[in-house]
Amino acid sequence: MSSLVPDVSPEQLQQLKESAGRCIDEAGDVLSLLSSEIWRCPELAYQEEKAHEALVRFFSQQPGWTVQGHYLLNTAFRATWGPMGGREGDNVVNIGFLCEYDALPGIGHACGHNLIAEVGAAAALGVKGALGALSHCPVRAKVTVLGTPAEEDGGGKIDLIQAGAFEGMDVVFMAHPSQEDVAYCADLAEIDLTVKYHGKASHAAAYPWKGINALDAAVLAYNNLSVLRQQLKPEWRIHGIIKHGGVKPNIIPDYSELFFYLRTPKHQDLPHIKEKAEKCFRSAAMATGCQVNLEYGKNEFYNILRNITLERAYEENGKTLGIEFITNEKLQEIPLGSTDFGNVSFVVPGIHTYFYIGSNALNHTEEYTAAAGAEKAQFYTLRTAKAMAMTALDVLFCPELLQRVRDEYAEAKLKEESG
Ligand SMILES: NCCCC(=O)N[C@@H](CCCN)C(=O)O
Repeated sequence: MSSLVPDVSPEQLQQLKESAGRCIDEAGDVLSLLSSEIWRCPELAYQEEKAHEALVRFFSQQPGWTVQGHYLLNTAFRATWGPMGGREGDNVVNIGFLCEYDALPGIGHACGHNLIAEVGAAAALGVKGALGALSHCPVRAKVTVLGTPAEEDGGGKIDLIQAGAFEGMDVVFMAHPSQEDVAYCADLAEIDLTVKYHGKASHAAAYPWKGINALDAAVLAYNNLSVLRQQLKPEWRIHGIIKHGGVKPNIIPDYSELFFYLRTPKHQDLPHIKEKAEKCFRSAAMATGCQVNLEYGKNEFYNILRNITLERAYEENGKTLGIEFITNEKLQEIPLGSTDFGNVSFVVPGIHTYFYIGSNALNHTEEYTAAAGAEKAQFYTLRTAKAMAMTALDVLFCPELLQRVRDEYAEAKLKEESG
């Protein structure tokens, strides 16, 4: 362990970590109620009004927090505690914990974002509880909880970055429900794409030759992409749905709409997959005589800029709590989708970890929705929060660790951005 700030011994740091764990356990009931309140009322991206209200109420009822509802976004919030401690002129070390709480259409919290909110809130309570019990805290510590909506659709964290919400943060943490415990996973860069074909209606039996078939364009495009996949790099992903394909069999469809996700390991590769996909969509328009409109999502999701220094510290703390991590780099390179945390990782050093919730069900299934709302998930959720809180305390009390985190972040960002 790096050298600690003056007048804090390794034993005292360990006592602080244990204190954080006790604070999290003591708040276990209210945290579970918070999580289940969010889980019971699934709300879609940018529409998480009840979840926002529950989280704002939660922190407003906790002593010492400054809470801002509707923070920069209608369903975002910020809760801060501190800065406290240290000496006049000391730099503030601002630790951020991120909460997600948007659900999926038709299957509710099938990605367990109610548990992401709980982990973030719990870890923040743990750090605040441990520091607040000190007669004097030798570092100027601040804890910031940021409610970041719309991860599943649109990317609320990206909106918040653009609005300056992450300015002044030194390190950020969040954890995502999964099937295993892993400190890092190679989430992909991603962009949404909506494709609209406009044709010409006609009676499909009487005079089909008068029509221009928008459904044919959609089907041709879908098949173009299906064969394109053979020529894509194995980590690249193109997948989607036909959202609209016509209204009646005897009316040649004059409108069809597709919704696709394009994904690459690095956000610098997104232009290349976009170019290939656009050829598939535009050639289908040419083949059928349709007009085509391509509408990209407002935010590109970045891949995650990993911070191995922080990951290792998190793993060391998690192991003391009995967490068994996947550390095989090959398994960590298997993407579990995308996240707007990737964009955050390019503006603030941080980790987006994954944690087991007591079920082998797969995300984005009804079984996972049930698992995310089950009592069994609570033990794993609070254990993850404790590991995050312990790592935050390491960052606060080990200046060398914080410096190594910063140095790795600067080096990785320079390497990534120089291609
Ligand atoms: N890595 C966490 C996975 C969460 C998730 O499913 N995110 C969505 C984001 C889609 C953005 N358009 C995904 O499909 O990866």
